[in-house]
Amino acid sequence: KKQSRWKKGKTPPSPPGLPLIGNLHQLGRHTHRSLCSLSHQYGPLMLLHLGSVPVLIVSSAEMAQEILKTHDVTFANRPRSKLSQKLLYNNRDVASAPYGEYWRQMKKVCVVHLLSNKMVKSFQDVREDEITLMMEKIRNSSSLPFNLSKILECLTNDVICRVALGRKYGGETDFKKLTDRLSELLGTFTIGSFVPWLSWIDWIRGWDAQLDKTGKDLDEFFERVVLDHEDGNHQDRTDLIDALLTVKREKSAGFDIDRLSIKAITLDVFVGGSDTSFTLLEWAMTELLRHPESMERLQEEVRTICKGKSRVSEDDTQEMKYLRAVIKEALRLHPPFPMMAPHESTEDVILRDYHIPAGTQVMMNAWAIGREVATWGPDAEEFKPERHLDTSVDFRGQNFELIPFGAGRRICPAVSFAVVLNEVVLANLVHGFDWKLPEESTEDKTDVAESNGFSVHREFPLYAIASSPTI
Ligand code: HEM
Repeated sequence: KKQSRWKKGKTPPSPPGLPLIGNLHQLGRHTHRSLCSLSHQYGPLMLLHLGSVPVLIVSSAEMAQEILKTHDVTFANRPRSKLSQKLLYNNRDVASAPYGEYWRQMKKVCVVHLLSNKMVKSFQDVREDEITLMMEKIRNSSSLPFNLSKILECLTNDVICRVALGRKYGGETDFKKLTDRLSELLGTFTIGSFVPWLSWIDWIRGWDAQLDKTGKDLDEFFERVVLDHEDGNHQDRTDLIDALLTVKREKSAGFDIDRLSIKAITLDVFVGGSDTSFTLLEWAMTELLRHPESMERLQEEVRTICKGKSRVSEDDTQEMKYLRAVIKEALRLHPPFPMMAPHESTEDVILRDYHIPAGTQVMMNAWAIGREVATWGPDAEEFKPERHLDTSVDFRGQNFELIPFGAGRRICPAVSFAVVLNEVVLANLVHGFDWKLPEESTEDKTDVAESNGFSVHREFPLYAIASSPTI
């Protein structure tokens, strides 16, 4: 029945596949890279068969605009998966909720009550505290090589915990291990998602059991945190759970937001929030260390604007054009979610003469789009923040050549939240220290190995040496 839906018209080009698994074997370890290579041969709109699931792969800014702007409503749905059903309270969160009234209301809660500019500003002291702690840890490294990735991961995790839950849940609890388990599950390839009759393989591998256990542990944890908030057993400041409980009590969202929705939305903040910011900072520092001329230029800007100050404030960063360009360039070359999040169409549509039936999954390759020679020029693969200085191209969903946060209805609701944090952390790192790679560093000068999984960070932690500035 599914196949016949595709027979109504012309279909996009497809690489030849194998019986049963279709094109699954062509995905490779780094899906975004394999799909980018295939798109050079088959074009910016390809149809792949991942097992029995037809998936449309988008690899150009022009096609992304068709999907996320011209046909935004048609492609605003999310495909259902066992994982989101079991871990995200049967899709009651925002990120995996099907397009419709429930999603609209929950997204509004996010945008208006949780991640508004006012809320982002209200967490300024949390960011400042955690940056102070981070700088202290780096100072204690006494100009010896240290694991910068770990420090950045700890910082973003602590900020997200304090913002969302009101306190830190770091080494002293099992919560960090729990969120690590969650990230691992999100990045696990499961055969049953693509070849349903082979689902038993996932079951034998213990994946289903892990899903059940992680879902149960997360629920128990969030239940305790929500109860603590209801009992008033936490700090005075308003965190995201407080804000959600207020929305529930005052019915200010215009609908009844229940306890499961509160827990689901909080889980989204962890899935969307901690890994992504850590990944972006890790890549930005990696590129700056590999490009000393960019590091120097950034240091000069930050140190000139903050002359005589011991640290960089969020107000100071407003004037830092090169800092903004460095963040954009890091997001262009290393979008934390290179394949974004899958979309799904809800009705038949014609895209470039091709007939795309309702229910088609779409994956957008933000990584490939950020490296398109047609838009970024022959030096598209190179880290050059300067390219952003004289253009208005931004990542807030208006320019389809730069979509690390997505675009259209499903765009990330936390762009401001993420940008404020990343800018002020990076500015402080380069203001407070001079940086270099350890002598014995085996860092590959041409390319840096990437992890696999849903969010793509460095495969190996970044070790660096920080010393007090010489000027
Ligand atoms: C550098 C940081 C971040 C990046 C690069 C990023 C990227 C993305 C991307 C690519 C999407 C999918 C867009 C689409 O489907 O078209 C998304 C969705 C989402 N993000 Fe983020 N994100 C970041 C930080 C955050 C943070 C800090 C939060 C929460 C505090 C967050 C919450 C969400 C949510 C709830 C969605 C789902 C939106 C929807 O489906 O309507 N993200 N993000």
